[in-house]
This record gives sequence, C-alpha cells and structure tokens, in this order.
Amino acid sequence: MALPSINPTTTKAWKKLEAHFENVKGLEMKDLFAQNKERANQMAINWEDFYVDYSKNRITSETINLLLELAEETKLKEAIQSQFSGEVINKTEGREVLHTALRAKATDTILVEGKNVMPEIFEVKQKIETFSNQVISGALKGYTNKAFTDIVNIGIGGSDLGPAMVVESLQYYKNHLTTHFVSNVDGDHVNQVLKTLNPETTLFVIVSKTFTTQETLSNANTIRTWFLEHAKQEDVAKHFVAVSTNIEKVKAFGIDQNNIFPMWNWVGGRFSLWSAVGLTISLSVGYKNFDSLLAGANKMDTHFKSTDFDQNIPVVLALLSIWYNNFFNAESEAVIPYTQYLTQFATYLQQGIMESNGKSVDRNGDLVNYQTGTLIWGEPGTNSQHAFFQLIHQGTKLIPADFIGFAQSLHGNQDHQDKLMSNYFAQTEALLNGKTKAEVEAEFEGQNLSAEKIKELTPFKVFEGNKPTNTIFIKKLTPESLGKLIAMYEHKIFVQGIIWNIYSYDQFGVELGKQLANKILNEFDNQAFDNHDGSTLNLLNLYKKLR
Ligand SMILES: O=P(O)(O)OC[C@H]1O[C@H](O)[C@H](O)[C@@H](O)[C@@H]1O
Repeated sequence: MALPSINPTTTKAWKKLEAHFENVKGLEMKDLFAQNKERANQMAINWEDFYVDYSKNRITSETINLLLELAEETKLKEAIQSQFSGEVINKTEGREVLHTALRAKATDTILVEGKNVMPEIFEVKQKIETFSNQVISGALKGYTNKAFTDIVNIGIGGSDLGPAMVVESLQYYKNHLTTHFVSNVDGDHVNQVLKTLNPETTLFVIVSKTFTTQETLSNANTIRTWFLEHAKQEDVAKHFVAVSTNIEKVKAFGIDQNNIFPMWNWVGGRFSLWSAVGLTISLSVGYKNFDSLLAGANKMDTHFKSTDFDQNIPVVLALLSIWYNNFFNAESEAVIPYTQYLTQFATYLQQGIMESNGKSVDRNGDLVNYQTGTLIWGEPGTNSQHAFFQLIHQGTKLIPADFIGFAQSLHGNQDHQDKLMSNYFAQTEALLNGKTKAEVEAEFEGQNLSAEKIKELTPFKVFEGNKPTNTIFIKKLTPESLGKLIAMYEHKIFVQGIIWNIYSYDQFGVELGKQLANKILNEFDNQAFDNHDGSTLNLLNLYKKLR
C-alpha cells in the first residue's frame, strides 16, 4: 500500500493549530512555568537511560494535543506500520525503507517481496564480525606478513558521514587501529592521508552503495595506484575490501569476491551505518560495540513503533519541530551536544535531515504551499557558547535547539564534568528566562556608574529569553545510547516527512550538479567551452588559464 497523500494544511488539526498559534505566540514560557508547577513533569519523557524534557518550549498542553491530532489526521500510525513492515514507501525509487531491519533481532521476520531478509542480514553481520576479529587480533596480515595498523574508509555522503561520526563519537571505546576517512574528490584530501600511511600495514575499505560515485571511485583508483607502487597486483586482495550493493562493479574494480560485504537497495545511503557500511566502525571499536550500537537503535525502534504518540520521543520532537517550522516560521534548528566526542554529530545529521526533507514537491507531485525541511547546524558545547550563542540569545532569529548531555563523563574527571554540565543546564535556563530590564538595572547597582550610562547600556544587556530548547539528557555515552540517539533522529526525520507529505527517501536534488560537473569535466580538454551562462564561462576560462 502506498503512503496516502494528505496536504497537512488542509487538515482540521492544522486549521486549529493556526488559530491556536495566534493565542499562544505571545506567551512567555516563564509565565507558563509559574502558572503550572507540574509543567516540567508533564512535559518530559523518561525512557530507559534517556530523559527528554520538552517543557522549555513555547507550547501549552493544548498545543501538544493539536499536534497529536495532526499526526493522526496525516495517518502517521499507518505510515509507521508501512515502513516497518517493508512496504515500498520510497515510491519514487520503488524501494522499501528497512534500515530498521538491520538492527532487528535474528528471530524477527521481515519480508521483502515475500522473502525474509533476516537470515541474509545475519550472514553479513557474521562476516563483519569474523573479519573485524581477524584484523583486530592481527591474525589477518598484509602482503609482507605484518598485522594491520591503519584502516582507511573510502566513501562519501552516507558512506562516510555515518561511520566517521560514530568512530569519532566512540573514540573512547576504540582499539589500537588508526582510522582514516577519505571522502572528498579533492586530491589534496587523499594525498594528505596517504602521506601518513604504510602500504604494508594499511587496510582499505571502499564503501559505495552504488559503486558509481565519482569521488569514491577516483579516490579508490588513486589509492590502488599508490598501493601498486609498493606492492604487486595479487597483494590487492589482501588490502582492499568493499561494501556495496553493486557486486558486479566491485568485482570489475578488482576486489576479491571474499572481500565484498553486500548491502541492499532497501537501505538508504544516509541510513546505512547499521549495515556493512559500518564495517569501519566494527574494525575501530570491535564487533561487540558495533552490535551494541545496533541494539540501542533497535530499542529506539521498538519505542517508536509501540509507544503512544504523547510519550513517543521521536514523535514529540518531530511535532515540536513542525510547530516552529510551520507556525513560528523558524528556519533552522541547532543541535548542541555537551560532549566533545559528538563533534561530528550535527554534520552527520545535516545529511540525514536536509537530504531527506529538503523537498518542495508533495507525494502527489504537486508543489507544496508550506515550509518543509529545516536547516540543521550545531557544534559541541561549551565551545559553541563562545562562538555562535550570542545570536541564539540576542539575535533576531528564533532558533529552537536540542541540548544533548550525558550525566557521566567517560574519563571520570568530576571537576570538569560538573563545569560542563553546569553550562549545559545554565544555557537552557538562560534561554528560557532571559534577563529583564529590571534585572539588568539591579546588576548595575553598586557599580559606580552614572544614571545616564546605566540608561545607555541597559538595552544591550537585556535578554529577551523565551527561546525554546529540548533537553535530551542521557546517562552515559555508550555504543548503545549512541545507537538510540541516532535512531531517535532518524525517526524524527520520518515523522516530519510523513506529516509534510513529502518523500523523505529519495535525493534527486543532488543529481543536477553531478551531471553538470561531468559535462564540464569533459570540456576541459576541448579547444573551447560549450554554451554556458556568462558568469560560468568567465570562471571556466579563468580556471583554464590558471590551472
Ligand atoms: O554510497 P554511494 O552510492 O557512493 O553514495 C554516496 C552518496 O552520494 C549521493 O550523491 C547521495 O546524495 C548520498 O545520499 C549518498 O550517500
């Protein structure tokens, strides 16, 4: 069954939300807290090692009720069922969307075209485990019989961002192998990495769902050429493995049949770190940790598909995001993790969120008449406090922000952890309450400033407050809690796509630039360039002169 096409703005709930918005847009959150002592308890979800507090939002309980009605009218429940049961909900590409199957239990049955895919998934997982163990233990050796010391993941987009983010985030759990990522077609990227490598002890993992991506194939070719400057053709089999759906193309590249880790078309690139695309993760932190990551995601899947929407973390977060995006006209959302380990988290989410929901045509093929995908950005706190928080606190834009924090640090320095977490809590409190004129004036007392000076400075020191935040408070950063966190955002993306009536699992918007780049590349060796607009033509000619 195909997903229905329901323009959200035509639902009863949307009309009610529009009217409701007029009533609540001017409300101050701090007043709502003062009026209802139970607000913080009522607007929080306690689940496993997660505590999600969404009380610091510009909402009343009525807002949530109406948003839940919107979810119902847009048939979210049915859509979740369609996704998990393997229906072809990626209609424009004619595919099922089953990254959730990759982390399901061996005893589950998940059908694709009538065939249970769980045995295949576990066969590949077994292969990942065996291979990881052999590389990590040193049993598997390079062409001069030395154990591997370095792993290079060659891939881009979903074949890079997921593994790179997880390996960075789980650094604490990492083994002795040094992991590198080569993604950009920029030759300086690959050459910079190669400079540090010893071909005798380096394992290359080529990751490409399609095995047609220009960047990845160029980098893989360059690396193989470099490798062959040191080793012989038959040594390639010992040092190159590949992850792909396109087995024929991988073989044509010269990868040994045994070194191919398959994946499937029903796994979207940006949702693929749970598949063999995560091989580099497993090599870096060990299969056991990789499996815990998957187990965490599976727990979030169960929570998502079986919990009532008012207690459902991804659903509530998605609805709040729609509230700001479509009613407050907020353009972006910030994600601020209070751990340095999650440095790449927002970058990773950018692909997931913006490639999925950056669409302007609805599921009927008609142009939408409302806003869809949010811009996503962020950096870890406390660093970001010293960089862009000024704009969040006192700028003109409304930027809802997720604050992700962990109660326990990994290295156990309580002094640092208390300082870190005091900032984590203080920021959402400051964004909520702001600082009034009266409070600013009171601070000036005893400072020996003239009344005139105080009057002059006061407006600059006032904080409006009333800035919305979600606090996602987790016990500890572990492979399992990271798996839950990533899956939480995956499901949030899905919910928003369903309600916005768009297809979240295709990405045709990345094709045009690729096509034109190929065309231009072929023109570099011609006498003259083809027809281009004046600006592009000038730039091309200048490049030809300067290169
Ligand atoms: O894994 P690959 O087939 O090499 O694709 C890598 C990436 O490139 C494409 O352009 C898509 O925009 C991404 O969704 C994808 O993750």
